[in-house]
Amino acid sequence: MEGLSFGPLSTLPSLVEELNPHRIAFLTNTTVERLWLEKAAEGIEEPIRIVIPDGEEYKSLETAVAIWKRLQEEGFTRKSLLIGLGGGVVTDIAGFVASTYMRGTLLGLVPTTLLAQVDAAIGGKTGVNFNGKNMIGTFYLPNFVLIAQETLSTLPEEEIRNGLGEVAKYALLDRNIYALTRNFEGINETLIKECALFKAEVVEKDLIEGGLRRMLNLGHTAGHAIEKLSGYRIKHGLAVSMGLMVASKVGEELYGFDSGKAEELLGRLGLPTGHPFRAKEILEEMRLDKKAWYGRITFVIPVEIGDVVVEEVDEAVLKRALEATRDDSGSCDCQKPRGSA
Ligand SMILES: NC(=O)c1ccc[n+]([C@@H]2O[C@H](COP(=O)([O-])OP(=O)(O)OC[C@H]3O[C@@H](n4cnc5c(N)ncnc54)[C@H](O)[C@@H]3O)[C@@H](O)[C@H]2O)c1
Ligand SMILES: O=C(O)C(=O)C[C@@H](O)[C@H](O)[C@H](O)COP(=O)(O)O
Ligand SMILES: [Zn+2]
Repeated sequence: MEGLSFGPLSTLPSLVEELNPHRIAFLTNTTVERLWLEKAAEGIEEPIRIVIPDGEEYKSLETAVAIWKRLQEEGFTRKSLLIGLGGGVVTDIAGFVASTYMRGTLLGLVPTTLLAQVDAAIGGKTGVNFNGKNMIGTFYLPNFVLIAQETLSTLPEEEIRNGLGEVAKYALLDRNIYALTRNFEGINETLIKECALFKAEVVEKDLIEGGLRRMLNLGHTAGHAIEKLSGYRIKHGLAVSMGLMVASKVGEELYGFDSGKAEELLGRLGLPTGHPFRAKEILEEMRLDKKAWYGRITFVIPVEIGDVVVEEVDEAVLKRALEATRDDSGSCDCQKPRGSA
């Protein structure tokens, strides 16, 4: 993908200069402002600093409105550059705002979570939640994405684990990435690069999700439903992990996929394999999924490691997979409210 680079934060000014922007604004959140904004802004002349509260609940139209207002007050134009510095919440909103403000401004993304470095900042899906995950959004490719791994040095362990949920998705989609996770001892540069490049390659072939790109939604049909049902207390990557297990059970029933392989993979990465909800609740939410183009639930189904199909699935099959993967023991750490120990 054009514009995808791996390097230290100190390379940001040269990426910015190439675009010759009229004005420059950083969009970040309160946490990342404190940890990384000064360093990211070094060598960039008088950037505007827009800081939003931290949390998935702020990935909203209200936040977008506040940012649009601020950009207007600052005299931002179509030749101005918005730089999203943060995790997936910030990069998703930055993309959405940049794509809609004056029908499109320059956009740069500097992802600072594992999840955003391997997934959210790549591929041009932007959006906000609106009675459901990412219900309002656009496809809008950034002018650059800078993956600066130094930013992960301040990332809490639980956020690394969150990012591993998407890494596990790639491992089921791609044999090479699966092989890299075989002796997993922690996240490393190669794994991040391979995941990012895998996604970039898929998106290059199918930006607007007409076909091939739909595979990247593996684990997300149930995952998004679980995330929403939890009131966003279950983090995206962990919800995806639970969704991967549901999809794997569907694959087992329909295609003989060995769901034990998925369970092992998730175990190796320290990810949850069970979800805490009733099948009926999840099914209701899944009917609203974006892939239900004609009103029926469509699923990305693993057939074997490195191979998936995308097709409508009978609700009885889904119900069995959801029941088989339910963990109502209360032991599931994913049920803890945000911020609790
Ligand atoms: N557009 C896409 O293709 C795509 C792909 C995957 C996920 N997403 C979206 O991404 C979002 C999840 O992203 P996320 O997991 O990065 O969540 P997030 O943006 O909420 O970040 C997680 C936490 O890490 C903190 N943080 C960020 N960088 C940090 C750093 N370097 N050091 C310490 N703390 C840091 C944040 O402040 C936040 O508290 C979801 O909304 C999901 O829907 C989008
Ligand atoms: O980029 C994609 O395409 C993906 O599906 C990546 C997912 O990890 C991501 O969570 C995406 O936002 C989900 O897509 P959505 O269209 O269902 O919101
Ligand atoms: Zn995702």
